[in-house]
Amino acid sequence: MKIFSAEQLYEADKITIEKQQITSEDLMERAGTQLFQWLHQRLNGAPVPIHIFCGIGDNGGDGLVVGRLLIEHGYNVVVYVVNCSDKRSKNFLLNYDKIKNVTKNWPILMKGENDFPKINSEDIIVDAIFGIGLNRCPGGWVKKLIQYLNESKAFKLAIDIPSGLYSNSPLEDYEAVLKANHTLTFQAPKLAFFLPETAGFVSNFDVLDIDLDLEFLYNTEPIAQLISKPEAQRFYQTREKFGHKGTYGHALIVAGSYGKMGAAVLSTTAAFRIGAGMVTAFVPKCGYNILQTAIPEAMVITDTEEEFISTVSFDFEPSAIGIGMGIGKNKATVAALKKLFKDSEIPFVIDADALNNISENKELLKLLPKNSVLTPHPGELKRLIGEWKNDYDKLEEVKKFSEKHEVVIVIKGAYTITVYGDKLYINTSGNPGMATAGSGDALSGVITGLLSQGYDPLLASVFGIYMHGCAGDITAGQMGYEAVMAGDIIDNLGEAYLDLFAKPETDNEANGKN
Ligand SMILES: NC(=O)C1=CN([C@@H]2O[C@H](COP(=O)(O)OP(=O)(O)OC[C@H]3O[C@@H](n4cnc5c(N)ncnc54)[C@H](OP(=O)(O)O)[C@@H]3O)[C@@H](O)[C@H]2O)[C@@H](O)CC1
Ligand SMILES: Nc1ncnc2c1ncn2[C@@H]1O[C@H](COP(=O)(O)OP(=O)(O)O)[C@@H](O)[C@H]1O
Ligand SMILES: [K+]
Repeated sequence: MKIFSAEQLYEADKITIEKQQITSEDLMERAGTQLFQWLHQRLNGAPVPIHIFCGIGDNGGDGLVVGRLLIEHGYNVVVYVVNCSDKRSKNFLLNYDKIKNVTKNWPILMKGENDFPKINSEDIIVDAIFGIGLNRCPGGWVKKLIQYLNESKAFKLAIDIPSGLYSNSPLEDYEAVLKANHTLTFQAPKLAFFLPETAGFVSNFDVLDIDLDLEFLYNTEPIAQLISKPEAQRFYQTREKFGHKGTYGHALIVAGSYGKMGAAVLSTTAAFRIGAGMVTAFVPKCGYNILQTAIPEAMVITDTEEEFISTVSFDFEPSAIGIGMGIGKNKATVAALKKLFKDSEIPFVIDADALNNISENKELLKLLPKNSVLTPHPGELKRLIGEWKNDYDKLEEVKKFSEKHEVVIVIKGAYTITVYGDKLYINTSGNPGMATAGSGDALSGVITGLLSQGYDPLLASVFGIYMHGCAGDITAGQMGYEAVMAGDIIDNLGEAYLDLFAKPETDNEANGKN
């Protein structure tokens, strides 16, 4: 699914009106009707008090439409106009007039703190104060209203975007954003929903399809792409009937040091489970028995050193190399990295201490094999590219890094973002149960295993991240978040493959919605 900027959505709005020969009022009615249907399906006529706070722009207009439709269907609705400016949008005014036709209780004009209404915890708040047209931080009593609503225990439903949040630019005031329980967003999710600094305001969301012009949506380059099951299905490369282990490559995992041999076990197992034909683990001598016992399927080559890696040498041509998991920061290991990067032209997955070693020895940057995949978590990323001002600044810096070094960067987190040149791919699978030691080692093994099967570096990354998250979701479903361990995620990679083409159980899943 594509993520568009606010500017692109306004353009889509304009083109839709022209091509479908409708008015902007018609489009707002369509949007408001979708909102109403969503609520009506869930409330089923319940007399719960619904407080709708409308701004004076088109987001407020949406609030007025849904208010009118709810009133027409007998719901218990109070509509407020948050009078933050003397201006009013055309569609706001049209719908302000229309709502007066269906009720004697005209919208209540709010001009300051004295007008804040009493809201009970079982009530529903609909936030239609600001949408994607927010152009400055909410201040004064409007900010206080947002804080007042945040303090309420009532269910908060945001229209299009929680008020106070910009759809695709940095937030200045965290105290002036509505903390929505649910957001109903039009046509496409907004970038702010997925970034660590702002995602907390959008705990859940649904995308309402308002039939914006398909040709525009199809042909317009988005600011980011969401990766869910339908995309992952397209990325999957079928296993050939006459394929043999050589067809699916020979992955090399360079990992482990004394006390961190588990990292090598996890990555090697994950590379197998995702489908690599053969996997060799290169480990310090102390890892030999551990690897041979834990994974009999793997071949093992040992370093000359007992406890750390000092010279990586092997007598075969790997199809991909995953390096860094648990290798530590010994000087000899840094030298080994340098030599390996210099001598190799095959794709690498570079993780954990390999990244930390690069950050501390920047001359290694110049040697990074092109088309490698770097998989930093936020701490490793900070060491690699330095501090960032905000999430958007971070993304711009990572894009520059990716372009300069011709590498794919995977920014791990709740919504892992893959950056390739100026393109962003946001993963939607995964859960907080995956915040457990070794789950990153599993991911490096997964991406290495896909590279070795012939997936290109970008596909191996976005598909691998989706599969890893999906295996994590299946695991959490079996045992709950807290009990998830990295090994369980790896064990469920097979289930994740089966799930990829399983018959959908819900309508949302069938439609590819979140
Ligand atoms: N595009 C689409 O596809 C569709 C869009 N639709 C809907 O339109 C929404 C966008 O509507 P919009 O453009 O009228 O902007 P909106 O968010 O209502 O706010 C702008 C108003 O707020 C004001 N204002 C801004 N910041 C402020 C502040 N800090 N403090 C105080 N005031 C502030 C600003 O005033 P001004 O700057 O002029 O003083 C302006 O009047 C979108 O989110 C969706 O819900 C759907 O109906 C149909 C399809
Ligand atoms: N809250 C979360 N939601 C979804 N995925 C998560 C969450 N927390 C962690 N993960 C995933 O788990 C992995 C953790 O990687 P990392 O921090 O490198 O772990 P480790 O170094 O212990 O192996 C990443 O793939 C990350 O995206
Ligand atoms: K809103």
